[in-house]
Amino acid sequence: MKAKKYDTESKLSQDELAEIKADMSREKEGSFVDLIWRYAKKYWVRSVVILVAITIAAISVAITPVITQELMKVAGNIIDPPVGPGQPPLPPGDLSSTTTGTWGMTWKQLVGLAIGAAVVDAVFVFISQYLAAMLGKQIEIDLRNEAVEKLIEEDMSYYSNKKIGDILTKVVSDTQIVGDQVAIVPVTFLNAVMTLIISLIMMFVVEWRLTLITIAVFAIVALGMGLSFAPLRKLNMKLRRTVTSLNGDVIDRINTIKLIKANGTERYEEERFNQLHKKFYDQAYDFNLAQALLITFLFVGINSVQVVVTIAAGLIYQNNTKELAVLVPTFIVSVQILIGPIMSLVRVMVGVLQASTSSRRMHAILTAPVLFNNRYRSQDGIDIKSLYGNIIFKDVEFAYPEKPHQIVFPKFNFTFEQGKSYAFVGETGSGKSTVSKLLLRFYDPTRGEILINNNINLKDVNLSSYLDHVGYVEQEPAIILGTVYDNIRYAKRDATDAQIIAASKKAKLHDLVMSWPDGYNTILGERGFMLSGGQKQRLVIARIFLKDPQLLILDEATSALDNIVEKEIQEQLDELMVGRTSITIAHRLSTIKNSNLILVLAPGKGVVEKGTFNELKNRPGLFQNLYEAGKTE
Ligand SMILES: Nc1ncnc2c1ncn2[C@@H]1O[C@H](COP(=O)(O)OP(=O)(O)OP(=O)(O)O)[C@@H](O)[C@H]1O
Repeated sequence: MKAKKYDTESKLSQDELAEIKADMSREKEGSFVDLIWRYAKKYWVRSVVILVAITIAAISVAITPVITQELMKVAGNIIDPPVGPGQPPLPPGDLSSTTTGTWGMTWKQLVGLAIGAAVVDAVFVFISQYLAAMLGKQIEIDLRNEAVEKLIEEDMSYYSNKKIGDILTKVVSDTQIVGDQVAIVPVTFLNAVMTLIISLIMMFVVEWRLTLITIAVFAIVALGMGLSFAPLRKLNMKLRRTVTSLNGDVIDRINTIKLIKANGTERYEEERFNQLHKKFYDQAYDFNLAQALLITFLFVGINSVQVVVTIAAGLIYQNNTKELAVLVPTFIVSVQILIGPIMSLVRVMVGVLQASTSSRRMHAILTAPVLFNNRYRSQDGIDIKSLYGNIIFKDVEFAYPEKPHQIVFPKFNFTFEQGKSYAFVGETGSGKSTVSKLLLRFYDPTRGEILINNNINLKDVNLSSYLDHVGYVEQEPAIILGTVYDNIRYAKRDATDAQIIAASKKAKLHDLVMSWPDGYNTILGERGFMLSGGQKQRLVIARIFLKDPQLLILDEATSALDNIVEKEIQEQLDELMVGRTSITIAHRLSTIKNSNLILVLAPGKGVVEKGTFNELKNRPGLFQNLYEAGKTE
């Protein structure tokens, strides 16, 4: 009942079900085994060394029962020395140092051999574990780098329907799970399988009937493990989704902390979060219960082998007690050696359960389709050394890929002449900001083309080289975690401190920065908490002065500021605009009085009026309505 109150549980379950179904249907894609194979090929030298180390370690473990059997034979010969027919009894005395078994080795030599095998095992286990752990970390780093690269290259529409927390969980936590398991699973699996095979071969040599009985019991256990894999994986997937959703929720709430503080909803959030955790607890309960039941079944199954083997040996060798006395201990040692690898296989199964969910989620990120080629890397993109000539919108039509049926701009032809100032106005949702998104190539036109330098299609340029000449000021300026220097330098990575200070002076930011104890080395918060709206805007303007772009896009740059600050900032923006092509997206008409041309947009209709401020103000129409409404504000 409580879940309904917070409207989280029912909705999340629906989403989860859909996602789990999608995950199950992509079962073959991006599986953990594919991932291991991909990286084993990439790091093949290390992989081969690990494989060899595992093999040697497995052989040295598996020969232990054979050595034990030989030791038992030698012990038997010491206690009851064999005497050939018609030979005199052996003279009295200690025979233990000279008596040998089938291999011609004394018990001391055999003990030495067993110790040697244990040492070799220890050395090669260490080598394989160490190398595999380091390889796991390397793969984790590779995966994370690949994911971040991919996420940065993704087009904007990728982010419109995703929670940042989800992405973060995948990039940080799923890569870590994959990295950890990639180090553990193959090594443990190979080690266990090799030990199993070699031990079984040795056991066959010792007593094939008892070995077959042992295999039969283990086969039943393995069948149980195999059958439980799919349901366990499903439970694990649910659990991961809930963890992701929880992370997403925390990040979302931290991001909107001001909203919580302003509404006094701290208790509500606490309760809501408890409720979300209850769901997590329930799912963790289901998963852990299933896992504990499975492990109990395995323990019982594996331990029953010793009893079964002892009874079977008693029945087979009821008439040969000496052979029985040698065989049973040897076999129990063998069975005990087998228990280790089998328990390891259980751990492998749990590891694969977790890693297969995570690797598929990573695969989904790494293979997500990118809508367009931004030519950041490719050499074929046209390098833009300078922006010259006009910017032409030729038959541009646009609908967001997320909402392909909602046309924001019907066919639109327009030429932005070099060095002139333009402004877009219109009611909310008319598509003003969309113009800037097209010019920044966040999106490509659905139809038509945007031409720069007179006739170069924006799609064909190396985007990075084009953006070097574009300055963008938005309503909510982006401040990165770092010093004032770092923040301003973001616009021009090779700028000197002196250039940054000069730009800061032009933006009237310098005096403020110098009033702080650490000056330009002051760390600005992740989201610029230390700065007021006007100060943030000045910092962005300093960036633009530093960048000295040829095209300036001002997207409601001053609409969040009060009139006095707006006037000051506007003066700096006006100074910036001199000699550059500028496109201003404005709510307040006072900021665009001096524009060479104003374009008025209407929702779904595109440009409906054009003219200078004075022309439009005096002409009946949308602009005049906006102007009149503005006067009465
Ligand atoms: N990422 C997106 N995916 C789908 N539709 C979008 C997206 N961004 C904006 N839209 C839609 O496109 C239309 C134009 O949006 P845009 O932000 O360009 O309007 P605007 O004129 O700048 O509005 P405002 O003055 O309120 O900022 C709106 O109907 C909006 O809902």
